Amino acid sequence: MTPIFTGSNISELDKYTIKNEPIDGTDLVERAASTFVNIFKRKYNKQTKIYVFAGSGNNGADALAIARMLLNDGYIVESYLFNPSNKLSIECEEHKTRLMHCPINRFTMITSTFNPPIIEDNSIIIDGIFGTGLNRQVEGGFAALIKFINSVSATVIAIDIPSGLFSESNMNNNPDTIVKANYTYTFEFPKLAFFFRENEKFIGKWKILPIGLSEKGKREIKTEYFLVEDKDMSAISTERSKFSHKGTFGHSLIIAGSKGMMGAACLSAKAAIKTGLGKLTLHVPSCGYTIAQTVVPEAMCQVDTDELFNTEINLDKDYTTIGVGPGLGNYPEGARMLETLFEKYRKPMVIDADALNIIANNRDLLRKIPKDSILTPHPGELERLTTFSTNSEEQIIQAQNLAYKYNIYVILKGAYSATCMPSGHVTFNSTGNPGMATGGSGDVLFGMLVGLLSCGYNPSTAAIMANYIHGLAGDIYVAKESEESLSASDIIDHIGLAFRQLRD
Ligand SMILES: NC(=O)C1=CN([C@@H]2O[C@H](COP(=O)(O)OP(=O)(O)OC[C@H]3O[C@@H](n4cnc5c(N)ncnc54)[C@H](OP(=O)(O)O)[C@@H]3O)[C@@H](O)[C@H]2O)[C@@H](O)CC1
Ligand SMILES: Nc1ncnc2c1ncn2[C@@H]1O[C@H](COP(=O)(O)OP(=O)(O)O)[C@@H](O)[C@H]1O
Ligand SMILES: [K+]
Repeated sequence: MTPIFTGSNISELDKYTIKNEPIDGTDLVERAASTFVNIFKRKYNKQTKIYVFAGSGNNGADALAIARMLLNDGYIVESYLFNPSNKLSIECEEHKTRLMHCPINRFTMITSTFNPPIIEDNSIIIDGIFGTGLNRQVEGGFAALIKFINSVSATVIAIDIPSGLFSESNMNNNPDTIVKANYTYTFEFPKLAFFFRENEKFIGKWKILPIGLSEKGKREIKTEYFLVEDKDMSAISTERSKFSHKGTFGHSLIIAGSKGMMGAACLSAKAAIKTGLGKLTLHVPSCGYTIAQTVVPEAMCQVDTDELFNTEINLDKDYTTIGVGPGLGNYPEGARMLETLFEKYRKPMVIDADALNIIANNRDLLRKIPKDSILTPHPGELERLTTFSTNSEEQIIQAQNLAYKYNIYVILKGAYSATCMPSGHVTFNSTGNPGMATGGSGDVLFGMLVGLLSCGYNPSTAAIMANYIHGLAGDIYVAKESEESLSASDIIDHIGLAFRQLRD
């Protein structure tokens, strides 16, 4: 998994690389800049007018090196170095000198007043004012510069991170003093701030540019945060033995549905079956019997004595795992049913949707959840389980605390669903698309988690894989059709291709 390091981790790794590899700081900047320029040249032609804004640290050094390389390649580049305190990093000083040696360098160093150029709408701004070395909020002349950049209509490309955005905590930021980039080309690792929805307007679309920082250094520096990518899947997904039989992949129970919400039960059951489980029993209120038997003929049906809601726990078998929640509704007997379930069944289970709301109204139940169970709240459900927060960074901390305190896995669902583990680690999922913001897609994820636990994956692997395959199924569908037309059933229909893509 790709580690997500903090700003201070990155500067540690920078120093480690320079100390332990045959490369100095100036050449590391050269390498970073040329990686950026290679990508840039593929996208923009030489007629594009480019404005480079550089600061006094190594983000500025990158910017000046990029300006020089683009000039040498025949682009029209105007560069501004902002140096109000007359102090440049060694690398920035060196790359300033190299740029000034270009025959037509169009370079200006600003130490006090800045008269902004007129920037045409179809030009490009390269933002290299501050990177991971930002150490305080931006004020004064730099704030005015950032406001100027944000006021023009040109395309803005941030080097490493938009200037003014901290690599991690941004809770007290002034949004007016952060560059709003269209694209961010970030070196070696994504920054934690990229995974917070509030920051999308600053970061735009982002891409990782590998610059060969020390692999040994990366292993030695500890982080709690990781990004899950394609390459991680082959290591954790296992092949089925030739001699498998349906018992090999478990017999699991899903307790879901109520009058008017049988769709949630059916979607989750279908997703569990498509994810490889051996046998499934679906427990539904009696009004749902015909629906369940018709829509999901592969599942056995256990019928509650209540017509409208699920009120009973019937452990007639030693189920491999149990999933509870989709479409349960909110009803008085719900809490009692969950309490009985948690008392009678002590293996890891999957808890979603209305089961989470019932727990939120009866918080004593949290302590009773079997160890290593997986909870799948979206931000609204998390808020009910914890406290109100609209800040996504704070929400991740809340999910982490919940996971740690109750020894459970908490998947905070969203664009980069975050799996918070009892150990404190958090993995962000990289697949999926905005088409998945549609009713029922959470029920599909829930079913996939039941399916993978049933197949014998441990909860940590099941959580990582279910999110990845769920998003990948959505992406495969969108590659053929469109985000707008994606429905939860389309995700189910593409689980098969997603598994195949993992193995290709
Ligand atoms: N390891 C890697 O991945 C590699 C990283 N590389 C690049 O290095 C970048 C990090 O460089 P960096 O550490 O020199 O810091 P950077 O972001 O340029 O800023 C520091 C300067 O800003 C100043 N300053 C800070 N906050 C301020 C404020 N609010 N308002 C005003 N001033 C403020 C601070 O001044 P001071 O605090 O001393 O007053 C200092 O002068 C990284 O993002 C990437 O682009 C690549 O080149 C190669 C490999
Ligand atoms: N913009 C997005 N990008 C990627 N995945 C998304 C996006 N929006 C939603 N999803 C995924 O879709 C699912 C939605 O779950 P949930 O909010 O519980 O929906 P529902 O309650 O309608 O079933 C989650 O797995 C989430 O990660
Ligand atoms: K920047």
